[in-house]
Amino acid sequence: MKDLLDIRKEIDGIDRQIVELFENRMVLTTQVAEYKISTGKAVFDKEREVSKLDSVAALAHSDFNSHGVRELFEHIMSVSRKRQYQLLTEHGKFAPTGFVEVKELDFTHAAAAFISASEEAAKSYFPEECGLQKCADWREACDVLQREEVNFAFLPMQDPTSGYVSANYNLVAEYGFYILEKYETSPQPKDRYLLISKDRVTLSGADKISICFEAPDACGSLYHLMSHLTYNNLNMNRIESIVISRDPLDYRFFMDLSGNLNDSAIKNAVLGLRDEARNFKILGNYR
Ligand SMILES: C=C(O[C@@H]1C=C(C(=O)O)C=C[C@H]1O)C(=O)O
Repeated sequence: MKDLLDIRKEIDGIDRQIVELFENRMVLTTQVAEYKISTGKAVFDKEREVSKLDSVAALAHSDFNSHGVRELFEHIMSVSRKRQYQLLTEHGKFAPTGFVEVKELDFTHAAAAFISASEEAAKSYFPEECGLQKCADWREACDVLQREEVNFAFLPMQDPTSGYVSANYNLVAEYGFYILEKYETSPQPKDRYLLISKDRVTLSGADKISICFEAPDACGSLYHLMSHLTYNNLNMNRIESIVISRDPLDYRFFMDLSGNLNDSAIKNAVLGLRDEARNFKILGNYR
């Protein structure tokens, strides 16, 4: 039997070669990024990746290794894409998100919809001159906002029994609204409310971001999309999903992150998710 230390020495030698080859490959993908920066071609090229995975998997000599090579290259290509998104951001190729930053919200001559569960909080949140309109539920408040009978909707963030936010966030996404602020009553109980509007506005100093996107019920689909968050060192505070189609099974994921849309880590992740996730939306960047 070979000595463990000797085997490990051989492994170390091979790993050095892998790192060298990886770095050579990254030099080439940087050149690909330069090409994409000047031509506007999308970073993610699914067709190329699928054919690459098939060709490298075919080079291996056993089913186990073939599977392993596939997994390894999925990861290598995902790292190469992330470097390309970084370069795009550094070259100012981040297409604006359309959010307008304001120092404070103007409630003069404004009206807001609320529901019974948010009445007391709405009265303490809005200045007296702001008109308040009572609605039966979240959906009615959204309809009233949609018809522009009010400028804002002020609604409880969570479902009171389950504590979930997904049904409410889903309405924000479906109506194409934005979350402008999260209001918490203090000290206890800490009830949370959302200020919602049709305007894509963000308050200065916003440090929370809500996003949503869709992903199929396929092995690794969420894992790959979430790697844009981990790779950019982003902190995720919440993840919830709802089923949006049963056949085939598709999910819409809702995530709350810490950060501001001007942070380069957020820009990198947004570039990646925009490119690779279906129906990616930023629901709000708020405090
Ligand atoms: C490098 C490229 O960009 C991406 C990364 C790939 C890779 O690392 O091999 C392949 C396709 C693209 O999704 C490319 O387009 O060739």
